Amino acid sequence: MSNLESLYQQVLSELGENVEREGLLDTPKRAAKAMQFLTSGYTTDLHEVVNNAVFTSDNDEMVVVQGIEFYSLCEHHMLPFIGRCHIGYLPNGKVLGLSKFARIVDMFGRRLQIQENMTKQIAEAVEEVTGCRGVGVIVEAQHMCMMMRGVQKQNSMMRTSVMKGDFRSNPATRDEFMRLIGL
Ligand SMILES: Nc1nc2c(ncn2[C@@H]2O[C@H](COP(=O)(O)OP(=O)(O)OP(=O)(O)O)[C@@H](O)[C@H]2O)c(=O)[nH]1
Ligand SMILES: [Zn+2]
Repeated sequence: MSNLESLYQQVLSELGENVEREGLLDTPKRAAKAMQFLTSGYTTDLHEVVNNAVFTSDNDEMVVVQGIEFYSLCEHHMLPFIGRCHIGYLPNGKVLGLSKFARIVDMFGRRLQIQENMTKQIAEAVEEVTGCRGVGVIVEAQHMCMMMRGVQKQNSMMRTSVMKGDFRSNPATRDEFMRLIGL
């Protein structure tokens, strides 16, 4: 049994469970495996994720990839927050492979996070790999720590944004981004 597995067994025991009952026999192993997957973003390398899928293009108009779903864990309670991420950028001679936006979102989602930091990290990664003139990232999510426990509010949604480069300095760029994603 790995260290993480025996710690999960201890947690079950502390919660008053019988760790010998049939349904729980493999639970420490499953929980450890699940948690390692849900935090696998820590060991994900940005350049491996992108895999050189950055292509030369003379199209310098805004590109928007909208509605990328993600599952993350809030760093305060280790409970899920779930939502969608919208990314827009202004290419500067190079465009990024479409699937790589989703891979970048997963890379930063699969960690213990707060939504604000995750939003910023995604924006910085897109900027780093594309060398773009500007990037905007908007994340909309629901936090289980607010729904299942605590204040128990089921209908609130948190929206965070990070605007960099032209998206920050030029209101027209920001407005175009908002219009394209329907906000
Ligand atoms: N800004 C921000 N806050 C978050 C995020 N995820 C969880 N939180 C908040 O983190 C705060 C932690 O507050 P504490 O008072 O230390 O913890 P708590 O007693 O469990 O708080 P309650 O949730 O109010 O019961 C709570 O207000 C959560 O709603 C996030 O991604 N961003
Ligand atoms: Zn929380």
